[in-house]
Amino acid sequence: MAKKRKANVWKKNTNKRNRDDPASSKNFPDRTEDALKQNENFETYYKAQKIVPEEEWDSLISHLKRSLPTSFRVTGTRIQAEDLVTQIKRDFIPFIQNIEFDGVTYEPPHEIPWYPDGLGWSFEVPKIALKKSVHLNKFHKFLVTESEIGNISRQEAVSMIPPLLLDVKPNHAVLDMCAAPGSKTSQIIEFIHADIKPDEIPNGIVVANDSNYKRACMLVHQTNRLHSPCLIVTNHNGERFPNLFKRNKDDNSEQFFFDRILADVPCSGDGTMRKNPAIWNTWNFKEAIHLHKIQEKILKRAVHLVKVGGRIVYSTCSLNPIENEAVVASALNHYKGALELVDVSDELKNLIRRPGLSSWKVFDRDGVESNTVKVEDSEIGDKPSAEKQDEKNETKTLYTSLYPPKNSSELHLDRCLRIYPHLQNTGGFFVAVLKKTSALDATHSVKKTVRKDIMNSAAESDKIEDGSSDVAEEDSESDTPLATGTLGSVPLRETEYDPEKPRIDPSLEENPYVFLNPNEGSLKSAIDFYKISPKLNTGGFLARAEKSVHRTVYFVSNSVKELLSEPNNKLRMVNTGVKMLAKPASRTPNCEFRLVSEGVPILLPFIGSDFVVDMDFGDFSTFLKLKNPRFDQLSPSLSEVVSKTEKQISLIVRYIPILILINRIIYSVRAPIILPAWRGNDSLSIHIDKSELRSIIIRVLGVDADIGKSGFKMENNSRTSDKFLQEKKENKDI
Ligand SMILES: C[S@@+](CC[C@H](N)C(=O)[O-])C[C@H]1O[C@@H](n2cnc3c(N)ncnc32)[C@H](O)[C@@H]1O
Repeated sequence: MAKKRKANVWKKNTNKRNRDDPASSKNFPDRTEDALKQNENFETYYKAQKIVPEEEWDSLISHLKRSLPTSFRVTGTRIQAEDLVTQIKRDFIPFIQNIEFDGVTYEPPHEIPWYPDGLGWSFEVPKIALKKSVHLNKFHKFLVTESEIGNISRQEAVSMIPPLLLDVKPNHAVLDMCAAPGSKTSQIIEFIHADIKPDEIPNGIVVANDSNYKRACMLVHQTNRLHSPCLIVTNHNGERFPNLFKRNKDDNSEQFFFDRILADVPCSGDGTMRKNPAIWNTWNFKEAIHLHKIQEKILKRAVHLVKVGGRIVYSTCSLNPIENEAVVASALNHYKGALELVDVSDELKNLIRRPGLSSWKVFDRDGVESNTVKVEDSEIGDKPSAEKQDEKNETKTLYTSLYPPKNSSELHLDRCLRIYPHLQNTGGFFVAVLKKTSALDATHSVKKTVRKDIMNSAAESDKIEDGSSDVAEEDSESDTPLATGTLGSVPLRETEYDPEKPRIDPSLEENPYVFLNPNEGSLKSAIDFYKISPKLNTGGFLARAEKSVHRTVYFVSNSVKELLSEPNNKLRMVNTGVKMLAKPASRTPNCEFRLVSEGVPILLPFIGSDFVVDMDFGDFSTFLKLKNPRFDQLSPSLSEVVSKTEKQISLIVRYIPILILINRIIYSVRAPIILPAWRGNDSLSIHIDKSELRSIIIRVLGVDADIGKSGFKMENNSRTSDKFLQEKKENKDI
């Protein structure tokens, strides 16, 4: 039966430049920013979708046109994070109250009410104002320095939600399927390490994946700052992420399932218009139809990879039900009886959210509303409802999975979370939390053979939609290698360690990693020299394999080692391991390897105590100020201790702060500070980069520092720091 065509709601596109209208010309300078933030199609589309009640529409649109508040998370171990929050509240907030700029008064930075433990922050001051006020400028500089060294992570507030709802525990195996650039991966890694004792390495694993190699490299850069031995960065198409295996207790290989999977899929991103105003100009409703299929395949693959009882969080920064509820509904129906939406109304209680939609409209590529296709239950899936050709010979396919299913009320789509900009002054976001309730059976398979009846035509369309002819999600072996590069690879010569055979997929042009035998060669010498206890999993040392000497030695946790050592696992790995040992450019008399700063916190509980130098406040401040003090510039007692150590070796400097209270305010860090140092012939030099040194100086000495080649120039960081330094001089430590 011929379908009745509805009116084309997209006919008028106000964004189209009219050559005869000078106001639309690029050269016409007086268009206000707001005037550029217009897209009639966008408004018509979302009004038709009834995403918010009519009376909220204006508020939604006006928020979308405003710039986005800056938000950030405080990272690190609990005690370190608490120190930094104390510092923000003590040294910055009191001085940046009632900021006025261009006649508008802005609130000072404030905690995000729904982020646990006060670790999420937001502030609305425009960037330009940051430069105008001295105190704001200092706060801005502080944020930049702390972000560089990873103590603070700038992240859009709504983007912090998915990892929180993933409910990650330190023993979980987590897969982040579309992870770059990595802000959510960083959060997940922090959860894996939360509340772990200093001499423990978590059992959990984080596999962070991205199909785009360059973006996977950005992911490496972002996550490297966290120094986690539990992380593996991979480069697979998430739609075909390979099955992984592990050894069972009978030493047989069995499938390895993840406890948690995050599918933060590629999306149209129209929830990020506040941050990316260009979307106002480029937005078009067809993109969602294209993305829907990719999103659906990624989510379905996640269902195959998660364990029974495990959680999947599906998220987008799009407001479009085609990319959101339609994808979730399709997965729920495909895995009927094995997958359900979790009611998270009790989680993140202070987060204002709206329920997911149970009905929405589908528009064909001409912008004509398309009727919901009547399909039998057994047909729910990918079958295209309509196909036709236009003049450009472009296939126009509307999959049944785009439409609200007729059983949508049974699926509890209202359990999905919709976050709109006007609810709490954020970006727009969508999150669905799913649980796998039972093992999958043959009916859940998406292999061509099983679903031939309905997949044939969809498979044809897939070739057109995403350039891939492979729709069998479990057929991961056929995944073709993506572009590769050399990031992080270390030039190596023939190994003297006789490494075990590399287990990594050789199709990846990255140098594969090899595990090093801790009982042989210079690794054994280094382990013996630094008296590293076997309690540290010394089998977890690895290096990049190539015909060269291993100049850098990395370290992974037991769980990562097990996963990487399993011969059936074919991972295209971009990066793993924390740098632990490195060979200095010039030969050293005692040990070939020096300690690397990234690895020092892991090594500290396991290294021989004669390599750890404890400093009191006086010596530690001398050490920070001079960067490489001679022994005679240190206190006599410390000078005596370090003089007795061997020359030309790495040492670890530890400062365990004592509390300094002035008028009941804590003026000291509480987390121990641990730094690598090089013991020269008669001096001790600090081995960290400038940003980290500057951050520590601010935290410990309460002064801002301009770090030059020899020592640093101090600047008062805040009014309190004057008092602080004075009190320190008077030795009021308690
Ligand atoms: C929304 S971004 C992810 C943002 C990231 N989760 C974060 O918080 O920083 C989507 C990512 O998916 C990647 N991507 C696109 N298609 C993919 C696929 N088929 N499989 C895996 N990753 C994909 C993109 O390269 C992009 O980095």
